[in-house]
Amino acid sequence: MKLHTLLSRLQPLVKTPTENPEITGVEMDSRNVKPGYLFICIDGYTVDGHQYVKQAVENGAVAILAQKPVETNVPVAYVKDTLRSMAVVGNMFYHNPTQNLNLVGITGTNGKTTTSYIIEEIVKHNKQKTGVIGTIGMKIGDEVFETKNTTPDSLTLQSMFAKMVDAKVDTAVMEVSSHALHLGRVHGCEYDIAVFTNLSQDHLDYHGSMDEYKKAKGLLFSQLGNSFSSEKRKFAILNGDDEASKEYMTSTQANVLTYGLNKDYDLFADEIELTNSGTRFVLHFLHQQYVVEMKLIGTFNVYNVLAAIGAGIALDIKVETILEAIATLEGVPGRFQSVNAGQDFTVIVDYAHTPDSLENVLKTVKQFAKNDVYTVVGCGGDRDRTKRPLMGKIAADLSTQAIFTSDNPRTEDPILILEDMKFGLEHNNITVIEDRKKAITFAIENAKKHDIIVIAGKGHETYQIVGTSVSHFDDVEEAKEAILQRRG
Ligand SMILES: CC(=O)N[C@H]1[C@@H](OP(=O)(O)OP(=O)(O)OC[C@H]2O[C@@H](n3ccc(=O)[nH]c3=O)[C@H](O)[C@@H]2O)O[C@H](CO)[C@@H](O)[C@@H]1O[C@H](C)C(=O)N[C@@H](C)C(=O)N[C@H](CCC(=O)O)C(=O)O
Ligand SMILES: Nc1ncnc2c1ncn2[C@@H]1O[C@H](COP(=O)(O)OP(=O)(O)OP(=O)(O)O)[C@@H](O)[C@H]1O
Ligand SMILES: N[C@H](CCC[C@H](N)C(=O)O)C(=O)O
Ligand SMILES: [Mg+2]
Repeated sequence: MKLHTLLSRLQPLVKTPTENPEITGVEMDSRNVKPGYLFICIDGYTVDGHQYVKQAVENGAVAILAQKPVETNVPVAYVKDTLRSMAVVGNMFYHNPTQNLNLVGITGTNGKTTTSYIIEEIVKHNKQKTGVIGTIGMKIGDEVFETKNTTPDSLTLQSMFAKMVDAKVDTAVMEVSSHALHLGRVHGCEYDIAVFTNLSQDHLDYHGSMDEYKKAKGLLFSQLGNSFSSEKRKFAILNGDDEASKEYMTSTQANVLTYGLNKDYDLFADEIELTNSGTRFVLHFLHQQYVVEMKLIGTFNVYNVLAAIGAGIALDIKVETILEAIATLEGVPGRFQSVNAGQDFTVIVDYAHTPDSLENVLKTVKQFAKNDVYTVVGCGGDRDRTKRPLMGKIAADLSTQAIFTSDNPRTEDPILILEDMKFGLEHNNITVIEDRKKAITFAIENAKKHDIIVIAGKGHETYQIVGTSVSHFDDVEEAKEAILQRRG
C-alpha cells in the first residue's frame, strides 16, 4: 500500500511528505522493523519510541509517523497523537478486517476470559470457526499465538483480525480491557456484540477512581453501533444485577439483552444447585424454561454462562445448541482448576486477583467445604495498591488459615506488598511466607483429609515477575510437586 493511501484518514499536523513509497508493513517496535516498513513512534510509559528512529531506518523503515520532531532522511508524517493514529493506520493497512467477522467484545472486571471460552465453545458447537483474543493468548481455530496483554495494541489486533479473515474465521471473541478502551487500542474494531460481566474494584492505579474506570468500560457500549459500514444488528448484553449496566444501557444505540438472577431480565437463572461435578440451574428466556447443566462451579459462573448464552442468542445460535456446548465445556485453564495427584484433600488453582473474585471463589468453596480451608494468596506489584488490604481481609475472613505470599511483585519490594495486605488486620490465622513455592508447600504439607487448599491470583500463568526478570513458575506444577513430595 502506498504511504499516502495509508495515511489518508489521518489529520496531518504539517503537510504530508511528497514522497510516496510503497509500504510493506507497519511497526511500533524498531526491533521488528523490516525493509519497506512504516515505523510509528510511540511515546510510551517506559521509553519514548521517537528515540528509535535511527534503528528503525537501519532496519529498513522507509517512512516515519511521529508526534515530535525527529531527524532522519526518510519521509516523516507528523500527527498530534501517534498512539491513536496507529489504530487508524493499522485498520487501513489490514483493510478493516473486523467488518468481515462477527466480533464479540467482552468487558468487565472479572469473568472476561471465562465468558470468552464459553462463547468460543458455543460457536464451535455451532460448527463455525472461531478466533479468540485475551489473557491466556490468541487463537485461530486451534492454533495458538502468545500475547503480552489481555487486549493487545491496535497493530497486533488488526493484524490478528486480518489473519482470522484469511483463515475464514466466522466469529472472533475478545476480551476488551479498560486500559485498551482508554488507550484507543480497539479503535476501528467493529463490534457486533458487546458483553458486560461486572464492575468491582481493580486498576485504580491506572484509572484513578471507580468512576473513571466505569467510564472507560462504558466506551465499549457507547461506541457500539456507531459504524456505518455494517448492516448487522448490534447487541449489548448487560448484567442487570450490576449497577453500572443502567448507565451503559442508556449510552448504547444497540439492542439490549439483560441477564442475571431477577425475573425482570431477558435471560434469568433460578433454582441454582451446586453439584459434586458442577452447577445446574433453570434458565428462563422468552417464557420458556431450560435446565442448564455445566461443569463450571459457582454462582459467579452462572453469570458468565448467562452472558455467553446472551451472546449465542445474538449470534442467532439455537438455545438447544448453546446448552449442549455449555454442558460439554470442561473448564477454563487456571480458573477453579482442580489439581489431582492422588491426594485425599482438594487443591484448587484460581486466577482470583481482585477482592470481588477472591470473595466469590472462597464463598463458593465454603459451600462444599467439609473441613479446613487454606488460602494461599498474594497481590501483584506495580498494580492497584488499595485492593491489597481488601484481599487480605477477605482471605483471612473466609479461610481457616490464610497464607500470604508473593504474586508477581514486579518492581516493588515483596515485603511491602505483604505489609499492605496485612494492613489493619487483627486476625490470628495469617501466616506470611514470601516465597510462593514455600507457601504452596506449607499449605500442602499441613493439609488433612478433606481440607481444601485454594491457590489464588496466578491461575494459568507460567511465570513469576520479580523486579524486571521473568522466571518459570506454575501454581499447578508446584502443587503437584509438593503433593508428590509429601507422599515421599
Ligand atoms: C501501561 C501500559 O499499558 N503499557 C503498555 C504500553 O507499554 P509502554 O507504553 O510502556 O511502552 P514502552 O516500553 O514505553 O515503549 C514505547 C515504544 O517504544 C518502542 N520501542 C521500545 C524499545 C525499542 O528498542 N524500540 C522501540 O521501538 C516500543 O515498541 C513502543 O512502541 O504498550 C505496550 C505495547 O502495546 C504494552 O505491552 C504495555 O502494557 C504493559 C506490559 C502492561 O502491563 N499493561 C497493563 C497495565 C495492561 O494494559 N493491562 C490490561 C488489562 C489487564 C486486565 O485486567 O485484563 C491489558 O489489556 O493487558
Ligand atoms: N462473573 C464473575 N464474577 C466474579 N468473579 C469471577 C467471575 N468470573 C470469574 N471470576 C473470578 O475471577 C477470576 C478471573 O476470571 P477471568 O479470568 O474469567 O476474569 P477476567 O475478567 O478475564 O480477568 P482479567 O482482568 O485478569 O483478564 C476467576 O479465577 C474467578 O476467581
Ligand atoms: N490483568 C491483570 C492480571 C493480574 C494477575 C496477577 N497475577 C498480577 O500479576 O497482578 C493485571 O495485569 O493487572
Ligand atoms: Mg482475562
